[in-house]
Amino acid sequence: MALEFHDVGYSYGTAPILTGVTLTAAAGQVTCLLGASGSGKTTLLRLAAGVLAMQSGRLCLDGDILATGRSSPPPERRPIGLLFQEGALFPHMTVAENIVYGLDPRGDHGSIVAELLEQVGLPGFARRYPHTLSGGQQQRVALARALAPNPRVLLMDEPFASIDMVLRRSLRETVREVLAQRDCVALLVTHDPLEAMMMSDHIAVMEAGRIVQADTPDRLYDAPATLGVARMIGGGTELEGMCVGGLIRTAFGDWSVRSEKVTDGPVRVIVREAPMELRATEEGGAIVTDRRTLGLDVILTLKAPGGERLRVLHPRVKSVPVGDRVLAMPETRAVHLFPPESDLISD
Ligand SMILES: Nc1ncnc2c1ncn2[C@@H]1O[C@H](COP(=O)(O)OP(=O)(O)OP(=O)(O)O)[C@@H](O)[C@H]1O
Repeated sequence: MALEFHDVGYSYGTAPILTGVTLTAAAGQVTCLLGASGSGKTTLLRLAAGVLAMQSGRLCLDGDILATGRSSPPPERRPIGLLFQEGALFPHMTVAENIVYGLDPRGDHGSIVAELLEQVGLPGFARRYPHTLSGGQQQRVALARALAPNPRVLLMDEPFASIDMVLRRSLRETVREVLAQRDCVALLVTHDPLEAMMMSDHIAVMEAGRIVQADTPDRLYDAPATLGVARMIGGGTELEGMCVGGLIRTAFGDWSVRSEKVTDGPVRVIVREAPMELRATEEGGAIVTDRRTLGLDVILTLKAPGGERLRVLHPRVKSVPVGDRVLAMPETRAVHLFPPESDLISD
């Protein structure tokens, strides 16, 4: 089972917001829409929900058409559950009444409520009212409510954003555990790359209304298609370099790297904040100007003669003292190259 977007476009008035969005979100996985504010994530989720009517393209579930530009059923006629930033529970209803709200009122849903409350970590909360619950607990109830009708698709828009950091981690774990027991499509919107990595099996990175790369977290980190994706997933120090016959000349040394993306000439380089060999040198190289302890590792800042800076993760036991002069030799997989026209952000 899968939810598929085919060539979806959307405009608010005359302003195009989504262009040619094609994406498959498979059942049994969490798929994430990740992108900066304004990139169109929520618009795409709203089209899937039916809150916004499709204008162009096709939305299919399990191969069947769910919506097109000509026919776009409202949310209540789609087999979906919704979870938003604020759970928006009905304040005058108990937890149990909130959970069964979308179910057939004639049925006895006691066992469903008990089972869902158990799954979301709130056993015994059925008779409580929303105002007696913390924000995190309310969000757990909202999750149970979204899942009660056993939807084929669960759509989540920044569902952890208003929960404090400590509770967020356990709520994320609960959501993953609950979803692992179901075979539904789960689509999550977030602007937080770490959250996307923690939660998802598959991430679609959005920029300006387009999907620039959709892949597993590992592949996005190891083979980012654009500088924007590399920044979003993993980040690192950005440098200018010169590609000369398989070598990249940088302010920190000449590195041997493989890339089909660039030809000889100037390149943009992103160097992951990863462990790398530091060779002591008497001349040239860079000076270690700062050393911050993270635990078993330290972050060293290297300063090149031209003022460029490179941050390097290094085992504390092998740490190089501030003031030493070194050549930095990153592993090939820690260096990514992009065409020179990619805009450079230096820090
Ligand atoms: N109702 C609306 N009318 C006009 N423009 C809108 C409307 N809703 C959103 N937009 C615009 O559409 C673009 C995409 O918005 P959208 O909310 O989909 O982005 P997003 O990636 O989810 O951003 P955020 O993370 O800030 O929610 C933005 O430029 C936004 O200003």
